[in-house]
Amino acid sequence: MKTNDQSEFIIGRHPVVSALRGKQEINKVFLQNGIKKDEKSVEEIIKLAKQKHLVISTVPKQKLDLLSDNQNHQGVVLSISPYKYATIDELFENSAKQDVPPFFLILDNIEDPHNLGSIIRTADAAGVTGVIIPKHRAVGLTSTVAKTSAGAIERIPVARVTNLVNTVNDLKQQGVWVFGTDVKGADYRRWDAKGPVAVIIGNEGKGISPLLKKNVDEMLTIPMVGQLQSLNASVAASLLMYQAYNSRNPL
Ligand SMILES: C[S@@+](CC[C@H](N)C(=O)[O-])C[C@H]1O[C@@H](n2cnc3c(N)ncnc32)[C@H](O)[C@@H]1O
Repeated sequence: MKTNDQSEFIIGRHPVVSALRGKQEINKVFLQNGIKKDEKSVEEIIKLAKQKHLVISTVPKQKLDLLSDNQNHQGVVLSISPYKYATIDELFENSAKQDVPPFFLILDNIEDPHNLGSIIRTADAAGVTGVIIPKHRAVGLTSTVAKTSAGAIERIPVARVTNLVNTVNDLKQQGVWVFGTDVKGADYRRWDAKGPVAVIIGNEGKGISPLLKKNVDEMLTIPMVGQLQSLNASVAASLLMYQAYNSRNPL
């Protein structure tokens, strides 16, 4: 196994098949361009990857040489997460353990690992009981995220889900009030977050996806009087989390 700042890598066909059959948290499968997909071991890798809904990325040999540090990768490398993700049930259990109503933070495709790390750091400080991120197109829990979180990543459970819209609807079924955030909505200073709540922060460029917005209970806005259109995602997340903190912990 090789590690770098972002991930750990499993190299070669046999180790990759074993990892795909196991319970390891996998980020992505890398296959070499032009690899014979009808070879038995490659066929097996593709089948297992599809069963797990993993992203399969076809890349030039040079990329695999780099990822594997020129080891004999046989055209196959797996990137695995150095951190263990929680399940949504575990986020609820974490809230119950702390004897507080669930306070979840949902991140709709945060791409910058520094933003994610700093959001997790504030989440820990503000009493968030679980963070939810999507499996695809977003940064996962990398070493950069861990460093920027200043260790908070070890204390706050993070769940990774395939479909945020389904997750939001499941949370609502379980009695959680889900709040979206953007520049149009109710003033966040009136937000009462005493009960079971989840707040969504959107992607740095695109904000919250339109479909997700349609599924929230209410949209919240942080008023802005300057010239800029929006706040940085991590700054907005901090203000919202502390509004929730204030209403959950009155003076
Ligand atoms: C950089 S902003 C995204 C801007 C994006 N162009 C948009 O139109 O939503 C990233 C995220 O930060 C949060 N955010 C930024 N400014 C905000 C504000 N004034 N009120 C509420 N949320 C805000 C939202 O969650 C937003 O999706």
